[in-house]
Amino acid sequence: MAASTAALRGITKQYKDFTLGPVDMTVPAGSIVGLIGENGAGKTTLLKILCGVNRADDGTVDLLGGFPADAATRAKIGVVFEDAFFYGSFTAAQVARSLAGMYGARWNADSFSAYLRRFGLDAGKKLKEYSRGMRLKLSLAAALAHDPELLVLDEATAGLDPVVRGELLDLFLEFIQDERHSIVMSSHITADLEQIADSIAYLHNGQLLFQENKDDLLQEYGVLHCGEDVLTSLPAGLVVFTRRGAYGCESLVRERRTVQELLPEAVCDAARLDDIMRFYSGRDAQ
Ligand SMILES: Nc1ncnc2c1ncn2[C@@H]1O[C@H](COP(=O)(O)OP(=O)(O)OP(=O)(O)O)[C@@H](O)[C@H]1O
Repeated sequence: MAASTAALRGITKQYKDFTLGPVDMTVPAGSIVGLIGENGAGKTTLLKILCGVNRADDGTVDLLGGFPADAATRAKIGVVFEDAFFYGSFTAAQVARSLAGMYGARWNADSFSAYLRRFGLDAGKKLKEYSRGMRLKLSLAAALAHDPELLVLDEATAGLDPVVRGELLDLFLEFIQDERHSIVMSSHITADLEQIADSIAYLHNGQLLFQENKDDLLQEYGVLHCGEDVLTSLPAGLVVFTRRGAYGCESLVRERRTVQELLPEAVCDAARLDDIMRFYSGRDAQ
């Protein structure tokens, strides 16, 4: 088992109308953890606690062997949050100068310029004239140019066109090629996570329902289509939730292969991450 670059244990946070946790989550070295969850599930809150922007009420965060509150530890991570951005009157060149002052020896001006070129960004243009996609790309260039060991990305590919998104996913895979680098990223674009994540953590109403190896997860869950009479013959623990319609039932099941063996006549497709979220949300809305 690879050493972890970040480990959260028993993290809780209470807001007026929202309770997070307790959450345990790990980011193994050299891996990508995809964080999924419905709107308001607590993903941003959890990621901000992980990198020291917010404080947990309880629990511990081991970040690269240190604490998120240490400036030296924070200098080893790169973050992209939707609501954090640079002054609109700045150009990328001015951003580079201010980040160089902040990161000192860790800042790599050549690397930043190379990312600007790779992303097709004009260093002399004012940021208020950037599109949303351009702003995200600049945030990523800034997050990458001090060679962080851990990238924390909150919806960093939202609003990007499919070509650019594909390029960024390639970049993320390049980034984790050596065991020193890892990524934890939240996304509503679950297909991106199916493509590149090693494990998936599912935050649902502030609770972590699971963190599992992605391939195992996609093998484990299935969407079963059958009639009510057939469904009742299955052992109870295998069915997570069933939607009933005029033409039969659609159920999210665990142990897909077992279900298929028990019901050879029924259709049991592999579940996608979207299916898993759709059924868990349906179950709780009941
Ligand atoms: N500073 C705050 N004060 C009070 N409540 C907050 C604060 N920040 C977040 N919340 C609440 O915490 C809950 C979780 O919000 P959070 O932004 O973490 O969710 P999320 O999973 O990132 O959602 P989304 O997918 O919509 O971005 C929400 O109910 C939100 O209103």
